[in-house]
Amino acid sequence: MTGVAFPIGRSFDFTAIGRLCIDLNANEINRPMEQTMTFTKYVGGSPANIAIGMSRLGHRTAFIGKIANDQMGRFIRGYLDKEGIDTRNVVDDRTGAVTGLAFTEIMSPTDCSILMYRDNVADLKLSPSEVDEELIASSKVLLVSGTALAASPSREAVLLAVDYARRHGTIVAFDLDYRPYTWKSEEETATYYNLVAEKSDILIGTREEFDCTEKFEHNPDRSDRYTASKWFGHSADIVIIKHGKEGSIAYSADGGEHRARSFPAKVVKTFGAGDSYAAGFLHGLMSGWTIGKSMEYGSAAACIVISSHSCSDAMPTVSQVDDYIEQCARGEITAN
Ligand SMILES: Nc1ncnc2c1ncn2[C@@H]1O[C@H](COP(=O)(O)OP(=O)(O)OP(=O)(O)O)[C@@H](O)[C@H]1O
Ligand SMILES: O=C(O)C[C@@H](O)[C@H](O)C(=O)CO
Repeated sequence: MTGVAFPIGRSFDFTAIGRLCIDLNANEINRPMEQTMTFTKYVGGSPANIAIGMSRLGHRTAFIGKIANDQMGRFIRGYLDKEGIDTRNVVDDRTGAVTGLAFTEIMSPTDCSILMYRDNVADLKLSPSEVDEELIASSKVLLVSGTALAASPSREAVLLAVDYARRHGTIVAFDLDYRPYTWKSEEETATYYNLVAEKSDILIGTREEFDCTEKFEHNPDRSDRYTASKWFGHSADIVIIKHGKEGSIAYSADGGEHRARSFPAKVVKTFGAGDSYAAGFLHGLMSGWTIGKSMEYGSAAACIVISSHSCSDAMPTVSQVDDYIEQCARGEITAN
């Protein structure tokens, strides 16, 4: 048992709220950005990547967000449509806002960074009146990306979406998704992260991301158990703390502790690991699997994405993840 009671009889399995952006991933890898001349364009933004992952894993998926009213916005909408994601609540901006861009620098498989262009971005202009309560009421899960809390009016739109979810018994999954440059201060981040974390059933983040929620607390050893137990006093059923290549640990409200090791991978770049992990994990949980098996599935899905050039385009299908796990069991995949 996972402890998470997904509602039944809903038209959508999964709805994500947050940013829809563009990734420009370096074609010439293993060199600094200064020497990178060409990039390939993909749909990006952590919640977009997770939604694409969930759709590829067979879930009826929708998105709530705002896109620029230009070629980039239309590229994003077209891609989501092609992936079978419902875009009725993806709103066109009318203020001249632009699409967020993420340029990736791939210095080596372990040294990757992202240069973000996020001034006047459309995704942070989603307003509360544009959030469709009916869509949230007809979804089993609402996935919230923490970055959408960084500024108004998107912040209020997300807080309202979470309230709609709770009103209708929709499971709230909160991916902390902390991007420092989008926030004004650590205090601001902690304040809004805590507001959503208190109302979330499933929390997913890295150790560093959970540190952001503990700005006003004393956890000198950065204890994962301490971090998780705090949220069980609110709404949480499961808290997952990711530790990169070292794997991940999940705590459940029933006192359970679950660990997943990472799988071997021929890593091209590390970003996208967390998004594919989230999709694989939620797929497992929604399929009624144990927390441990779901974490394992997320870990394998992550390896497929970090072994590829893109994030969104590389999100795997069920047969791809199954094959990866089998290949690892046969010892056919080794780490680089
Ligand atoms: N180098 C690696 N080799 C194998 N698996 C990995 C590696 N890095 C990450 N993973 C897998 O992906 C999961 C999530 O990775 P991580 O903890 O880096 O999340 P994240 O920081 O959110 O990722 P992102 O880089 O996308 O922001 C890990 O728990 C692990 O299973
Ligand atoms: O999250 C972003 O805005 C950029 C992503 O699309 C990027 O690919 C990444 O960092 C994935 O975690």
